[in-house]
Amino acid sequence: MSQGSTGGAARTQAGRATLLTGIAELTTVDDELGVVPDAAVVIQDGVVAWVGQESQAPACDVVQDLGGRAALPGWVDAHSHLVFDGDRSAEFEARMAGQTYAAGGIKVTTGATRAASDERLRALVAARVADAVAGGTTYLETKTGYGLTVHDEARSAVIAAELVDEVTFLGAHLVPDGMDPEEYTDLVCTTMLSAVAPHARWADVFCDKGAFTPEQTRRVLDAARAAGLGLRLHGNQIEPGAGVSIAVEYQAASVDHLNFLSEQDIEALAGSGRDAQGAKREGYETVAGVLPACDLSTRAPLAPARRLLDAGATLAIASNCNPGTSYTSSMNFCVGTAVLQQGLSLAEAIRAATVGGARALRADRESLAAGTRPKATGHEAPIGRIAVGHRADLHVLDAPAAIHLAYRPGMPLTHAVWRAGVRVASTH
Ligand SMILES: N=CN[C@@H](CCC(=O)O)C(=O)O
Ligand SMILES: [Zn+2]
Repeated sequence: MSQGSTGGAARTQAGRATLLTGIAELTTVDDELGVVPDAAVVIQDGVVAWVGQESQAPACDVVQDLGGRAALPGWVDAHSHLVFDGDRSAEFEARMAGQTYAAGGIKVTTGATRAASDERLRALVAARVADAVAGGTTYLETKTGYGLTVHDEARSAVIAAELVDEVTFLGAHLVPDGMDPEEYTDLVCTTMLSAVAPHARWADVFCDKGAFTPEQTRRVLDAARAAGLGLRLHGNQIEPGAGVSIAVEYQAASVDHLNFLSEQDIEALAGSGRDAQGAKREGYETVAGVLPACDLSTRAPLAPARRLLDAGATLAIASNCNPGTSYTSSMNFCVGTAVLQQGLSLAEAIRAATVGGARALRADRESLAAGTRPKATGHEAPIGRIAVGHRADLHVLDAPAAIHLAYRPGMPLTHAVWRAGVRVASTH
């Protein structure tokens, strides 16, 4: 395990360097660096400039002692729906009394969201983003999908683009009441897509029972791809179906939920993005997105994360924060659940919630190198690891080791958060 690198650069470049010391255990999620005991990190100009053992750290202008705590990359939450108003706790309570989840609940949120002023919606989203950051999330995707008119989808995208890192157009979330499904799909593919695309990087479709059919899903994906958006899907949440196979066929960056998978679905995900010899082309695969909090909140069978990993799929863990199926942005909870309930090791769960999420957004170093990121600017530092040249996104725990995430579930373990080199959340 090689631990130090480019230490000399830390004092000589433009911005002031900050040295973080007192890291009892540093989980880098970098294959070469691994887990570093008694570690230090140098941050400069928003990126990691040095990482290694504290005894070998370079001198820096500013030093901050983390007091023997564990640190890891900030969470990369690649699936959320934060642009909404309204409450669906009664629906949740009915579900806990035995009702099953159905896509139709989305329309309750759509009504409340349309009725909210821009200012109110912006304030609601800002508060939700602040909650996520306070829980260790440093990179966040969110979707439209509770507007479902051209005007309300566009304003959802504009508000999201002001407040989160990645915006996904989800006009194809539910066919609104009173509309013909084919006519609505046409609207999503034409006027609505044109209005939203300037504010979004991705398009998504809820391909499942009660939402969009495989044929409608393909139409939306074709139109979104032609508009230059990257593709992602909701699939196999409510029943077995074509979501996964369509996602792989379209080389979507991810397909999320995955509660009802066939062996062929698992093989398709594991085989996605491979060359003719079967070698994985990092950054080209369809990432399998699992949403542990959603599975619990809908009492769905937990997505088979263990089987997906064993088969060779690339895994992401995300919060799916939304008012219907998963009203939490706590990635600490999702990671703890994946360990306690889904058979992942801590290292596997952390990887899925950091670099796995980054891969699902094509924002990790392999995806950037492969050039598979839609609307890439060419100036973005990779995310998801603590390694030289990566964006300085760090999550410091009030614990000496990251296993406390599963060992002490539900405890307030996030101590401090750095996002792009700036300390954005702290309990002290
Ligand atoms: N399944 C589709 N969309 C959301 C839930 C939408 C809702 O019920 O409000 C999800 O990812 O779970
Ligand atoms: Zn979702």
